[in-house]
Amino acid sequence: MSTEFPKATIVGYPRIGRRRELKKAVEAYWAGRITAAELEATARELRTTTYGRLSALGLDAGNYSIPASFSLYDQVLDTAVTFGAVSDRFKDLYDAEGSLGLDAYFTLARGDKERQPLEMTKWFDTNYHYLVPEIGPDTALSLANDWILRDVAEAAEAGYSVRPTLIGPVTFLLLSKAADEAPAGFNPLTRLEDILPLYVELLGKLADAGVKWVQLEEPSLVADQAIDEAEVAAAVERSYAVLATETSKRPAILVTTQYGSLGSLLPVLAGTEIDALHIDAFKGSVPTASELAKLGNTTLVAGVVDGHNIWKADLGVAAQKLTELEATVGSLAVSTSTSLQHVPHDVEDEQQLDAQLRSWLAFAEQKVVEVVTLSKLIGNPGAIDAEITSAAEVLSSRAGAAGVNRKEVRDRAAALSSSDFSRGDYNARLAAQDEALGLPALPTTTIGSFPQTAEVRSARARANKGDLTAEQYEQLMKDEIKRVIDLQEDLGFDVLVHGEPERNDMVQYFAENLDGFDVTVHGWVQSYGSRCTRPSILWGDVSRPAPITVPWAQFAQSLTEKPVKGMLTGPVTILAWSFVRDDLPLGETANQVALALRDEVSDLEAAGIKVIQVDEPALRELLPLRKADQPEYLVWSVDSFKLSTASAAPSTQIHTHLCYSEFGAIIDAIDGLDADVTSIEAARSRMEVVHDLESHGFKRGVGPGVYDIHSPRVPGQDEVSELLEKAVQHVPARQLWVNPDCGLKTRGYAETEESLRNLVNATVAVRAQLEAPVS
Ligand SMILES: Nc1nc2c(c(=O)[nH]1)N[C@@H](CNc1ccc(C(=O)N[C@@H](CCC(=O)N[C@@H](CCC(=O)N[C@@H](CCC(=O)O)C(=O)O)C(=O)O)C(=O)O)cc1)CN2
Ligand code: MET
Ligand SMILES: [Zn+2]
Repeated sequence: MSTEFPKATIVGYPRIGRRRELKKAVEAYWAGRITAAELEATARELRTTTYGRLSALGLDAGNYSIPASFSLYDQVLDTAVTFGAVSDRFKDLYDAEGSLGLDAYFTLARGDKERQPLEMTKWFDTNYHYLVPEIGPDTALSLANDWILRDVAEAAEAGYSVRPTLIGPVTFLLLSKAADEAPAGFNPLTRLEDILPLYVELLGKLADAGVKWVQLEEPSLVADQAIDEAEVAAAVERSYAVLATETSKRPAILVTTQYGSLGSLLPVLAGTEIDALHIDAFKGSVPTASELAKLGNTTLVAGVVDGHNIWKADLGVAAQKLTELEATVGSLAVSTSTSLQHVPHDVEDEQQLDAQLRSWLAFAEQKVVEVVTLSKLIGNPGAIDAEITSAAEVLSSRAGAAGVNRKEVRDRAAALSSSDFSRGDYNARLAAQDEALGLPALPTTTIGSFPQTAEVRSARARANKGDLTAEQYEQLMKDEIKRVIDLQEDLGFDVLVHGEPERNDMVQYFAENLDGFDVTVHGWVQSYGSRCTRPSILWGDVSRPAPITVPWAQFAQSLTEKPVKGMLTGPVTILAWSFVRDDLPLGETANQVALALRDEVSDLEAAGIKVIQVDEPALRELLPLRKADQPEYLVWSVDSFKLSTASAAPSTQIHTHLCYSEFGAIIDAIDGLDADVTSIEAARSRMEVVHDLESHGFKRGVGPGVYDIHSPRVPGQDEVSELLEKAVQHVPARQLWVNPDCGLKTRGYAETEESLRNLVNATVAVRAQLEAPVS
């Protein structure tokens, strides 16, 4: 293939829309408020607006610089429906023409009355979540959805030559899981020979449609896998031998490898006949000449602009990397390290931010400009000297700014000793807590949030606008807390929560109340499907100016005799779900946050709170993708959690909560958190996690979730009982807690009440079985 790759590109762009137009449209469609045609029209409008914007920012609209990276829900799901990769339980979703259409697509994502949706899990080391395709040995693969062709045609009509994107075959199969109908131990990668012909067929169709470049994403190649690396290398060689060498009618192929370094797979990919290879040259290392030796005519697309954080690029460092690479490779282009889906649209939308802070930031639009600027350097050394100088000035303004380095915060962290991280003997704590709390067997609780109703959100929106006084807002939140406490009393829960109505988001809320952070107004980033967050900006040294959660917790506790859990977000999660400073080791920032939380724990105890939950759902998220880097991370992350909780009295029960599966890999670390009770997601994977707990010999309290809260589906009492009975077989009943998978904030009250009633009733039934004499 001789089509030249453009000098500047990006891996992908936010899809949700500058004002979350996509979120609003899909949610309206699900609620029956708009038609499929109206949804399609909004989506089309978003796609073409994006192409127009990217071309205005300097990406070449006529030359495949612009990726067609849109998705209605998730890019992995898009690839799954493209190839008809759906397991037996979804087979009926095919229409008469053998296609998977819009409603089939959303059923896979959200489930329906009879069945659970696809499992959702984290996307590499980000706060994005993808749907896990289910593949069995006999899953009939076919081209079952042609949205990719439609998008290309639609763009061409609007005057844009865009580059369609798909998950590449190796990553697609590595991200998939074995379907229910598959025999034990089945590995989806064994279906490689069956899926490659479909990629070939689709490449042919794209070529027929006049497409000159296609993007195949292979980020799994930067992460260590459970299977042997030689096996992955063989799959890569085979795939790209078929797609690049043996396929005559095809567009030129760009393979992207975002989120880290390819390591030993770099020469493998470089040795194939793909036309362009993207590497993450921001987080990953800059490859050496010998690693790139086999590249030949393949263009190296250097992802030197960070796609995952929001600091303005150090153009000098990026330029240096490009200069090194230019000396080594025949053909070079500039890109972001990852898709820009992880950052908000535009810094200019945040005029309320302090001007100095704003001057340090680059969101998606600014990053596109950085890429375009850096691409001018190729073949023209010195072309961007002025830009490099002003980028350096930005960095030095950050380094010297007030609040970035605060002596009292640094001194407190420096004075810590090992005793500050330890709570002492677990068994002694257990006895003290049993006495203090007097809970029944299989205690029931929830994870913290209750449905965030339209009323609650609108009250917050009105308070922010000044249409409600602080007192009026507080009263509305208290009314909601009372309703949540009464509901839990009525349902018969043992350990209650206040429901978190006062929190817009479990991280943003703390960021708003701690020094060292700022928050955005329009900085929405997709987390999964239609759900978004506004990651906070952690730019300075962190401290707590005043107690944060104490008055709410105290109020909730005053309404009931049952224990109410104090509810905090842990240091690792606060970091993971914020845009973190890049000028201090993460572990040090984590300890600053931990110390602020530690003071909050003490204040909650002093206010009479006996159970305190410190959520760490993102503990797994920041786990480095390479095994060699994991031990160091696990030390500082676990330490920061312990620092935040270790001052608690032995009789205070510390809970933690984690979601999003794959616990096996970090179960030692979860144990190392030394929380008295840990709740984890388990329902969507039907209690698979109890095997990990059993083989590990987990000794502390644990609540594997029995209710999948990520779908509107109500679990029946029998279903909950079955999950509980399974749990009891693998984990001593003495240790077990009963709870949903995660917080209920995304659910409605009707389904929540019914589900929680089933949960409590199932628990009562299983308790009775436990107590019944063995006959
Ligand atoms: N940060 C973070 N990451 C996380 C999670 C999480 O909870 N937080 N959970 C996991 C799953 N991810 C999730 C991410 C988002 C949401 C979620 O519910 N997001 C909400 C927004 C939450 C929020 O910030 N709400 C604000 C703003 C709400 C809003 O949209 N207000 C309207 C106005 C409303 C009105 O006038 O009535 C507006 O701004 O347009 C508030 O309550 O104050 C959504 O997308 O709908 C859930 C799970 C993993 N990662
Ligand atoms: C994503 S983990 C959520 C934990 C939080 N306490 C909640 O219930 O919403
Ligand atoms: Zn959770």
